[in-house]
Parts: sequence; C-alpha cells; structure tokens
Amino acid sequence: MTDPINYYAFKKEEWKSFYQLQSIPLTKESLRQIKAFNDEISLQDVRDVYIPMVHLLDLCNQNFDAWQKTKTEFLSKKPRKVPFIIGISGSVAVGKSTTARLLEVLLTHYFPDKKIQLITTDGFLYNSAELNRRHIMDRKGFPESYDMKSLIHFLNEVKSGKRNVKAPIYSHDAYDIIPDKFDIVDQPDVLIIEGINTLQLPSNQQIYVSDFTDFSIYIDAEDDLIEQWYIERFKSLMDTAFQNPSNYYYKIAHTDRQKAIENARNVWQEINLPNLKENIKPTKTRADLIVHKTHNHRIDKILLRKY
Ligand SMILES: Nc1ncnc2c1ncn2[C@@H]1O[C@H](COP(=O)(O)OP(=O)(O)O)[C@@H](O)[C@H]1O
Ligand SMILES: CC(C)(COP(=O)(O)O)[C@@H](O)C(=O)NCCC(=O)O
Repeated sequence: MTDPINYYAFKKEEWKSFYQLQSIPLTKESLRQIKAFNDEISLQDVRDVYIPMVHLLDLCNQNFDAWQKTKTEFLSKKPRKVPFIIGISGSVAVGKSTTARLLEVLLTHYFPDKKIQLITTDGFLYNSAELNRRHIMDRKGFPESYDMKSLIHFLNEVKSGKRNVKAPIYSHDAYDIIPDKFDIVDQPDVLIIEGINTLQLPSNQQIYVSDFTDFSIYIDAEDDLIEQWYIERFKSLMDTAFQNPSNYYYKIAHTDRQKAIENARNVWQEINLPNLKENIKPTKTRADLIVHKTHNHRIDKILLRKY
C-alpha cells in the first residue's frame, strides 16, 4: 500500500536520527520495569523509536500548554492546567496496551515532575448483562458495544480539571466489567487512553473521543501477523491466567487445548478481524502518528502526519 499523501514516512533508521536522548539514559530500574511487563520487548526499538517519540510528545505537550495559556489570556480567564491526552488505537492484539504502558514508563522516567496516568477504553464496554440484553454479546469491541456517552462524559470531566474522576474497569479474567470498581483519574498532566475506538466516529454521536485527544497514535501491522499475535497471546494465557479457576476461559482451556485454540481462531476470524476491517483500519489515517510493526513486533516504519 502506498503511504497517504498527508504523512511523512520514515524508516526506523531515519526516525531514530531525529533524537537520541543519550544525556538521560534509561536507568536500570526503568529497564527492569519495561522488561517486567513484557520481556519480549525490543530495547533497541525503545531507544530508536520510543525515545524520539517521547521527545516529540513532550514538544507537542509544551505547544499545547502554551496554546491553552494564550487562549485563557484572550478570554481574560484564570489560567489552569489542562491535561494533555494521548490516544492509542489499533487492532485487538496489535500491541496497544504494551505501547501504552511503555509510554507511561518512559514519560514517568523522563518527566518525573509530571503526573502520568493511563486508562483503557474497554472499561467503557457495556457489561455482559447489558450486551446480552442488546443481543450483541458476539459484537464485543464493535462501536455499539461501548457506552460512548459515558466515555465522552469521563473525558470531558478529566479535561475540565475535575478531581477524582472514575473510570470503570474491564476484567479480561472475568470477561466482564467489574461492578463497583474504578480507576481514579485525578488531575494528571498527561493521560494516556488506549483502546480500539479512540479514533472512531460513531454515527449517533456529535462529539468523539478524538475531540479530547491532543495526540493520537495508531499501531499498525499486517492482518496475518496480528492474528498470529492474538493466537500466541491466547496460548501463553492458557499457561498462565486461564489456569485460575475463576477465569472465564478456565473450563475451555482445560477440556481440550487444540479445541480451545481453534475456538480462539474462530473468535479472531468472526469478531476481531471483521471489526478491524470495518471499524478500526478506516480510522488509521486520522492518527497523528502511525507506527508500523513487522515480525516479532519490530518497528520498521513510522508515519507522522504533516498537517
Ligand atoms: N513491542 C512488543 N514486543 C513484544 N511483544 C509484544 C509487543 N507488543 C505487544 N506484544 C505482545 O503481543 C500481544 C498483544 O499485545 P497487547 O499489548 O496485549 O495488545 P492489545 O492491547 O492491542 O490487545 C501480547 O502477547 C504482547 O505480549
Ligand atoms: C475487550 C476487547 C474488545 C478490547 O480489546 P483491547 O482494547 O484489549 O485490544 C477485546 O479484548 C475483546 O474481548 N474482543 C472480543 C472478542 C475476543 O474475545 O477477543
């Protein structure tokens, strides 16, 4: 596929030449934190791609702060700190949550005075009872499976500077929303919001998630590779999380391993792949930055929106 005309496209080698943070190397502790949540992660990609990205995000944040200040001066209002929101989008299993957590660690490392928080949009999925009531249990992840009104309300409260804003929590263990449990977002300097729908324009909404994000990143890869990562993640979960008797997949993972994998492949083919094609991929060219990954999650190309 040719690159969209409104993006600069860079091979990794070129991208990394734009910024090297040699002066503030990652500490052993930060490297340990990165490896702790994903020991497969390429530290070379962290240095070559993510550190320049973090620098770009900081420049964008400074610009955003200056613009907020100018705006309040024009309006003769008292200046206040407005959270800078980074949206991360892409297919199920493309690596959104890994990227989001990596950015959280790196931003915390390089900007220790800033409060960085992270939430995922899956907390705004309707709970299973409601999905069943609407007969859309097999449409989890599709636009209609999210309570977009609540998500927009949440983002509006965060942007308005409200304290202790609650975000509901989705449990992959229970395959459902956890009742009465919340993440608390409390006046962060930077909020990272990760989810397949952060660039979507649902038809029944006039305000979108993207109206609240100040920088958006789309994680991209070929469909076949993402399917492979989905199945690999499923297999490693079978040896870990699915061993817990309270896990949603406990029974199926304990009857017949091959059947369980077959089942996961069907879920990919019938739910996540169609969602990727119909609803996620078409939002790619709204992102400020597209990160393209190839085998073993290595990044081979970065596209930065020109205008
Ligand atoms: N940069 C990376 N390096 C190595 N493995 C990765 C990387 N990003 C994601 N993965 C692996 O790919 C799978 C999907 O990643 P995940 O972050 O859970 O995706 P998503 O949040 O998009 O569903 C997981 O098994 C994860 O460990
Ligand atoms: C809850 C999700 C929609 C969220 O995806 P994520 O943000 O974790 O990529 C997804 O993990 C999911 O459950 N999809 C439905 C089909 C499946 O079980 O994979």
